[in-house]
Amino acid sequence: MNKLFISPEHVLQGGYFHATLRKLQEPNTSIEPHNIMYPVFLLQDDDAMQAVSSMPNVYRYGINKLIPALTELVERGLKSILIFGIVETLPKDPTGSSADCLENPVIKALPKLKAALPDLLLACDVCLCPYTSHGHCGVLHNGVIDHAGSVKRIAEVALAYAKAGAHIVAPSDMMDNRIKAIKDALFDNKLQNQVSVLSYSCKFASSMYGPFRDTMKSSPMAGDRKCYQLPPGSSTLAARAAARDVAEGADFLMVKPGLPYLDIVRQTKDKYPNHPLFIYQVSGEYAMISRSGEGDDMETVLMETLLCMRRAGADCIITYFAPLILNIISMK
Ligand SMILES: NCC(=O)CCC(=O)O
Ligand SMILES: [Zn+2]
Ligand SMILES: [Zn+2]
Repeated sequence: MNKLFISPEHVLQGGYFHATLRKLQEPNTSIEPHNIMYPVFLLQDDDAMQAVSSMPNVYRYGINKLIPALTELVERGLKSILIFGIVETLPKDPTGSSADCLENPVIKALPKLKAALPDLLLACDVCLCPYTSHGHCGVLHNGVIDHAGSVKRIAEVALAYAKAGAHIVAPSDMMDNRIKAIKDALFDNKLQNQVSVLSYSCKFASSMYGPFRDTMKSSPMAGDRKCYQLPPGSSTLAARAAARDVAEGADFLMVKPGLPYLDIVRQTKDKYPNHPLFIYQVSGEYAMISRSGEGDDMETVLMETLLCMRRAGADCIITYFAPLILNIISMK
């Protein structure tokens, strides 16, 4: 008997010497198309297509350019998108009227997307910040957020997207009570069984949204979002925010940003194992990973980050890398 042989259950390496065994040792971490959601930026001008300078390989599209681009991705397996509307000529005003007016690009595009790509799951980001003159996510009263007024507006916008054909409305503002207000509006309009609510439940006031705000032209004119988005060090508020949104009736929860917040992913999944959990790999993460190397090296880094997000408990990853990921997983 070898004296160094302490105890059989602590001999690990006999359990992962083969690639197939290693796969079995990574439960619930596979990356399949339904684990990926692709954020898309939608312009008012139907025929426009603009590169996003701060995000390589990311474009803003008018609907006539978006549909062909998505058709090709759906053929390669894409299952879901998250739509962000961008206004250029529609006015920005204090209440974000352009968020749900008839000419809003999202409202106009939803029926066309549904007709062209009937199997694609359509989620819409719901927020006022791309549409308000002050750039805040709600409406203001004397320069500070008016919660009741904000929730009312956000529920109106969510209902407008639901009526236009969204499968999922995803409020990203972080105001207390907006999930309940949206669910009530869906019930009142008999849409409760056709539209689900993905809450940006644990959204932090992160410094990693910079490229996105350039893309959307949605930075606050004055002040910041620290009164509604969570302080980055606060796991306690994240726990309460998830509890709030579960109590208000959210169908799905989210942690955002992604990689630096995997402890929040794990705490949320452990507490709410019955709610599918999304994670948002944000624009700053996209920029960092894009610069992490060339070709295969970068792809290896990317796939490891996704694997770790799944290991931490994320069910679906919202990522600007979706087209590349579909390529990578189809080769495996
Ligand atoms: N409500 C959506 C975002 O704020 C996205 C941020 C990012 O990708 O940096
Ligand atoms: Zn916002
Ligand atoms: Zn946002």
